[in-house]
Amino acid sequence: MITNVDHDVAARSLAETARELYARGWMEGTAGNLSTRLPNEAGHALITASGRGKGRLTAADTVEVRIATGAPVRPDAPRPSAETAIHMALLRLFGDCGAVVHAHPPYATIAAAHAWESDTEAEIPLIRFRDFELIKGFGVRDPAEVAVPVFPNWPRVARIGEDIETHFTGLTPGFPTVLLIAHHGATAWGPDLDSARDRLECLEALCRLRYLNSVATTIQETP
Ligand SMILES: CSC[C@@H](O)[C@@H](O)C(=O)COP(=O)(O)O
Ligand SMILES: [Zn+2]
Repeated sequence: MITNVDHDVAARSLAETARELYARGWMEGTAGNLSTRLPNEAGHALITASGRGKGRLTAADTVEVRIATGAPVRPDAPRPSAETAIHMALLRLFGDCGAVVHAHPPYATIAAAHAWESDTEAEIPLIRFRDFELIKGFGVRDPAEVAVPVFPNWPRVARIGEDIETHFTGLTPGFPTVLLIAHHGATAWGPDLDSARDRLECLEALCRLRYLNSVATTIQETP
């Protein structure tokens, strides 16, 4: 049985991380959502409530939900994030996933939009990152090259969750625990909230480097 202390610590960590990412300009307005598995309450997670300003989030703006369904545990709880289905898909897929962070960081969002618009063949386009030292921040086995999937931003969020479950089911481990959603944002997960946040930072930094690299290449090639 979970103690209130565990629950409260988790709620405060979610709120603190949301305020931090808001301050970076990655959760503007009500954008972004975070969740964490409640290890002492099997099958439950804590997720941010929907539509709350992330710059002023408090522990009270969180909801305990069932990982199997995304439904709130208590009937009088606030509405969980509109993107609960995505968080629950990741928590169900990966037993070692302890936390999920979703934000709208600008370079990752624009990279995802561009990949989606330019690769009209692939159902789930991949953005490949090579060479940059930052790839090691994903903690992958082979940091020479990683591929990050870009999912379509379906209006029915549950469908994004379904796509994620289909894509990752049976995939050989070793991939970076990050994904992009076209014209929308980025999501990262890890054993705990700090590692999920760190991986999101690495993804945004890699997308920024990729963008700057393309600008530098264009300048170099301009006669
Ligand atoms: C500012 S609108 C952004 C939302 O549509 C959504 O993408 C988002 O990230 C936040 O949704 P929320 O339901 O508050 O968790
Ligand atoms: Zn979002």
